[in-house]
Amino acid sequence: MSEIRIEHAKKVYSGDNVVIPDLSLTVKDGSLFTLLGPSGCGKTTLLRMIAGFNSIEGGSFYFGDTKINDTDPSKRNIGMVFQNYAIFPHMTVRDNVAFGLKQRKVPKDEIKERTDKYLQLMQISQFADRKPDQLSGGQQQRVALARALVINPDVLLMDEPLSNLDAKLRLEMRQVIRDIQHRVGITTVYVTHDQEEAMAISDRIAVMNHGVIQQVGVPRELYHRPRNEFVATFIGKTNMCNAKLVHIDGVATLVLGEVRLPMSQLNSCTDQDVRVSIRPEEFIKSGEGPFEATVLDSVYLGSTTDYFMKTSFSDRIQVTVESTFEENVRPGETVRLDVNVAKINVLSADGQRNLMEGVA
Ligand SMILES: Nc1ncnc2c1ncn2[C@@H]1O[C@H](COP(=O)(O)OP(=O)(O)OP(=O)(O)O)[C@@H](O)[C@H]1O
Repeated sequence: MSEIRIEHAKKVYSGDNVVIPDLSLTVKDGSLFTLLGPSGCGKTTLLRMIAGFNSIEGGSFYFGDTKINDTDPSKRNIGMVFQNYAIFPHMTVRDNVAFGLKQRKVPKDEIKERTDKYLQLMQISQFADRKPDQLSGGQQQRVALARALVINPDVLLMDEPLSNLDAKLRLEMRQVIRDIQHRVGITTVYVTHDQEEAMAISDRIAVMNHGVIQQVGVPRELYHRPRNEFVATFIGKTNMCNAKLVHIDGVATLVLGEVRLPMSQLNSCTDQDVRVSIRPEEFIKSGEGPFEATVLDSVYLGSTTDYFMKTSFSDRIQVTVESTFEENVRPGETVRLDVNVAKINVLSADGQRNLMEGVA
């Protein structure tokens, strides 16, 4: 059992710099859990606390039922992969992968068998006798992963493992990591500041800001029902606008500029000022649509085109539509827009709470 449980973790650097005030989370056995957040929010700090490289100023860390706060890092049975590979340059690929097994004084035959298995699993058998400087970045990261997994760790910790790779290799390697994690079924904590990478790779994601978890959920949940404005804007792109929620004939209605959108699912909410989050792809160009919008600019991205438009409720919104062979609207033109009301998120005026939470 290698579920990771963290209860009320606290991290303080140099006396009074509280980086993590009070953080709790559970990583389910065999799942890939990502810590996602902007630079400096405390992701690496938390990962190092799990690994035992950082002191813990408060709270409890468990692997299964075992409290590990005071367990030496070398006794936590952890595999680690960092962004800078951290493989030994003077050793061959095979010796790098076998390193942890030799240290643990595993019998020679078994070292060969287990090393071969992971060289094969990571598809690097053909490089076994090469030194790391004869490998590409992606291949080096495969070696690092094989070396981390060959010791049969209870937990795998990965800190921005793809950030040194070029864009194409990053996409390839995130699939490799996902596949291998599934196959080996190892409980994994993955750190990244790249929201797209987090969405592609994770079973569950914790979005962090200033050492505080803003929301934990499956990728789809975070995208469609962000808990607050920070999550709505950090995950994917969105248009944030001010609006009012009022009841008209008993039906909760969103007043967005001059347009009124009935939202009966919010009937139980009081009348109030609100913040509204609408993803760019939830606007639909439609002659019948209630919103009038003036095109300011457009960016062609191949399969989709981003339009920037001025409306009565915002000076600049982004609208993403499927590209057509010929550009169908140009800057200066006026169009009508509809919106997919079911996908709108209505937040409290301070952006701290999603009024739609619990609404299907
Ligand atoms: N050893 C240290 N001593 C003092 N402060 C530190 C130390 N390590 C990190 N910090 C501070 O703690 C905060 C969190 O840092 P951390 O590296 O955990 O963030 P992060 O979310 O992993 O960021 P990044 O994505 O840039 O790596 C930052 O403000 C950082 O300056």
